[in-house]
Amino acid sequence: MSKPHLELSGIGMEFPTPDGVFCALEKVNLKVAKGEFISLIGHSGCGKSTVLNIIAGLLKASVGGCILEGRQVDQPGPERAVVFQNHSLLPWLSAYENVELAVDQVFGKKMNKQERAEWINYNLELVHMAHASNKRPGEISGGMKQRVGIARALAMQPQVLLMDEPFGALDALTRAHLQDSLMEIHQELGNTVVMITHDVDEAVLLSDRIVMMSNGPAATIGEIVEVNLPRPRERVALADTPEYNRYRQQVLRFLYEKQRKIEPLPTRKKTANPIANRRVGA
Ligand SMILES: Nc1ncnc2c1ncn2[C@@H]1O[C@H](COP(=O)(O)OP(=O)(O)OP(=O)(O)O)[C@@H](O)[C@H]1O
Repeated sequence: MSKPHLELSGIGMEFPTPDGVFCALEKVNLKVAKGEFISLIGHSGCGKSTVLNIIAGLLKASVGGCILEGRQVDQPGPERAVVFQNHSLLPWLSAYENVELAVDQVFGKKMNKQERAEWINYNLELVHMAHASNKRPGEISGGMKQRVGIARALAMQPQVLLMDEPFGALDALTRAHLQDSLMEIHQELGNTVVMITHDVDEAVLLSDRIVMMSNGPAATIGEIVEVNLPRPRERVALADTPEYNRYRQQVLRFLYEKQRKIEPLPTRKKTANPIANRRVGA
């Protein structure tokens, strides 16, 4: 890779806790090219959100740091827009107004009224939400809210789109629709994307590279899978191909063999079923 667009170098993260210092991340190194789609995957608690928050400038690494286009990241900024699992839209504003708020913050007086309206509508159109632009969050579905959240992030014209399990709270069908929309947008705009996911199929379908993290404490990047599937990608056609399944297997093997994590459950007291011989309500 020539000069990386985004670079994480030697990142370590320690958190003070009542029991002493907790080392969440150690020696996290990653170079991301412009326009690349990266997925971060790993078991719960391994440090994915910590990595994303450091890139977003919401957390400062204890050691090392993040460089975007040659500049050290030290605070949040519109060039690194974040989409969270929960839409975080303002409930009293319409979809249009939610996007408008971000546009005003980023572009202020640089756009006149008409340019602003065109830009907001363009971004709502990108996520297939132009038809509901006057609806408030309470009047639209979870998937639609997430679409507006993505439009709001894109409207900031970010260099990097950071997504923390953006589709995690959605049902499987809605999730598939949003994944397709995200692929379409990525193809059209060529943004660099760093997305956290727990879904192996989502990672293979969307990514250029899947960055797999080891379990913590002191989590780091364990392995990286380069997904060389041609684009545009079509989920149904791909699902049957040996290449797709090979990538899937590689990720599954890392997660469930190499980084196997078994959470010990507290011992359960065996109690007799109190209504075993009784018809409830009889
Ligand atoms: N502010 C904090 N103080 C102390 N420990 C923290 C803090 N933030 C995160 N941690 C710890 O750092 C580790 C990594 O957390 P992080 O939220 O980044 O994991 P994750 O991989 O995103 O988890 P999940 O997949 O469940 O969202 C966890 O053990 C977590 O408990």
